[in-house]
Amino acid sequence: MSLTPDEARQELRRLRGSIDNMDSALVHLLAERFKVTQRVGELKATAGLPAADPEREAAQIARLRALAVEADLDPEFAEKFLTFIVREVVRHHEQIAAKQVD
Ligand SMILES: O=C(O)C(=O)C[C@]1(C(=O)O)C=C[C@@H](O)C=C1
Repeated sequence: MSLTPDEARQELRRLRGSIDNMDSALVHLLAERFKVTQRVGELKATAGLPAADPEREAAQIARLRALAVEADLDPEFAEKFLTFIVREVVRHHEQIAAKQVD
């Protein structure tokens, strides 16, 4: 399929529109996830529970890797993405717990 430069620019604009919509959805989903984990952090700090739960993380990674394979997404990437988010959540949990001690 060969496109004229104008057609290629038009297609690029259309594809970038889809990317922008998906990036917006990702940001909104992440914001909602962090609102929920904020509540989890407060609950854990109040109950004296540890910030991180390695068993839960292992189960989440296994579940997301399987979902990624089904969805034709690289499972290594899915694991890295989840681990990146969870690391940030644990940092927030630790900050919440430290504030409660003050
Ligand atoms: O489920 C929990 O216990 C959480 O604190 C949430 C969460 C997550 O972001 O999914 C974060 C840290 C834990 O190690 C495991 C999972």
